[in-house]
This record gives sequence, C-alpha cells and structure tokens, in this order.
Amino acid sequence: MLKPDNPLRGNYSHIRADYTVEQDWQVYTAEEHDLYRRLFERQSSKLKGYAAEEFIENVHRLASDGLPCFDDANQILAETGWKIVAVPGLIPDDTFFTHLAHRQFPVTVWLRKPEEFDYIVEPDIFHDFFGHVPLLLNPVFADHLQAYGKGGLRAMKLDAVPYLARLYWYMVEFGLILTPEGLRTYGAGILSSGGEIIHCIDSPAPNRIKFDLRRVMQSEYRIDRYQDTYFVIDSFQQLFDETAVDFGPIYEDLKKLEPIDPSVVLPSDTLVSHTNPVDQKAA
Ligand SMILES: C[C@H](O)[C@H](O)[C@H]1CNc2nc(N)[nH]c(=O)c2N1
Ligand SMILES: N[C@@H](Cc1ccccc1)C(=O)O
Ligand SMILES: [Fe+2]
Repeated sequence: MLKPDNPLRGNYSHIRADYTVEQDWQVYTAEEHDLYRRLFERQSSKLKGYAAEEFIENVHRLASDGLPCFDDANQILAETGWKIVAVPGLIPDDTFFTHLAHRQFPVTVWLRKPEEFDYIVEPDIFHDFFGHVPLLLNPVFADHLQAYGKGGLRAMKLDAVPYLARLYWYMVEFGLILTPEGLRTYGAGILSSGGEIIHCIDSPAPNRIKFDLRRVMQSEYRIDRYQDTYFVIDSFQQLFDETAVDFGPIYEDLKKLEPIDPSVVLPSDTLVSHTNPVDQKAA
C-alpha cells in the first residue's frame, strides 16, 4: 500500500483502520514545496479555455504557496460539507467508497519526484488535490461523488465494481463537458496532466462521445496513455440525474454483454466535435 521509495514513508507511523494518516505538513522539504509550486503554475497556465469554469474558480480559492495544508482546505470545504482525509496512497475499494459516502475525499500525502514531473502512474498529492478537490466545492458534483461512494458499496454486494469503476474513470477522471463557450474538461486525471489537458480538447485523434450511462459502464479503458475516447456531459446536473437511477438491472444486463474496446465508435454513439474558438484559450 505504501509507495516503496516514498521519502515520507517513515512518517506513517500510524495508519488507522480506515487507512487515514496524519498529514505532517512540517515534513515536506523546500524542494517539494518548490516542485508543487512549479506543477501548480504549469497547470494553472493551461486552464483557460480548457478547464470547466466550475473548476477554475475553485482551484484559485484553494490555492496555497507550495504544498496544500489539508486543515486549511477543510475550512473552505465545510461550505459543501466535504472534508479531505490524508491517505498513504491507493486504498482498498471498500474503504475508498466508504470515505466518499461520508463526504470524505482521500488525498494522497506524498508528492512525486522531480523526474516524474510530466507523468506518474499512481495518484500523488498533486493529482489528488489539484485535480479532484476544487470540484468538491461545486454542490451538484459534490452530491454526485457522495452518491458514487454509496453506489460503490452497493456495487460490491452486486459484484459489479468494474462497471462502476468505468463510470468514475470516464467521468471523475477523464470527463469532458460541453458548455455554451465550448468543450471543456472537468476530469481530474486530465486537469493534473500537462499534455492531456490540451490533447483532450484540441487533438483530432480521440473520439468524443455524448454521455450514455450504459455505454460508459460497458467501455474498457487504458491506464497507461492518453484516452482513445472521452465521454461528454452537458452539465453536472445531467451527470447527477442520469446516475440517480437503480443500477441493479443495468449491471445484470451488462454482465451478459461483451465489453466495448476503448477505441471503437458505435453507430449508436453521438459524436461531439472539437470546434472551440482558438482565441479563448490560454497561450
Ligand atoms: C474502483 C475504485 O473507485 C478505485 O479503484 C479506487 C480504489 N482506491 C483508491 N484509493 C485512492 N487513494 N484513490 C483512488 O482514486 C482510489 N480509487
Ligand atoms: N444509482 C446508483 C448509485 C450511484 C449514484 C451515482 C453515481 C454512481 C452510482 C445505484 O443504484 O447503484
Ligand atoms: Fe484521481
């Protein structure tokens, strides 16, 4: 569970039963604060015209000089009834779902190394905090994420976690949203990535398909490269409403179907084109 070469490893003297730890903010080095600052500045400069407005306004409210202090962020998050809890890395599914169901978002405490500036295989504090936390301040998205946590516990009982995990992947991590101003992203996996934030909006290569719950939950994904396919919502309210239905019968149907390859476009898919005016974008 711990990252083997994690420089903070020695400070997780106590991992609680719910996999939370103390964020020992004093332990971060000046080099780590500087690295976080550079990651933050690089990503912030790319948000305009690429990130959803709901993300941009809240990322600035949570901004700190260097690594974020979770206690400080929690003062702001009280507004939507969420809080951050510190975790040492990826935690078991049931624990993760339980935290979300209680409006607690697990944020990894350790920061990537300088040589991992552009790419990291597991979530670190930059991905988790910069990518995920701002939208916890959006009331509709915040409610969706709690419902997802409750749905996760239910999916475990129904032997359906892989279907639900695809929803998280294609929405919370890699989701696009079609706003009146143009196509934007709200997915944390994209927002914390220097390359994919531009790619997902501007590149002619990926498929951009209108959100369809069953289609998403039937679609496989790749974790080791830019996505072949992004799914596009019209609003967070749409995401909330269309996932508020009983997934039980849907899981049963999906268990009888073959998964869809992530690079495939089906005749039933509605494609969204990337037609954003260039002059709205960050330099
Ligand atoms: C299916 C489930 O949503 C997913 O695998 C979970 C598991 N544990 C996790 N643990 C952390 N810290 N962060 C995560 O995003 C996840 N994702
Ligand atoms: N409606 C889902 C729960 C859920 C809500 C929102 C997101 C994901 C899952 C169910 O019946 O299991
Ligand atoms: Fe994530």
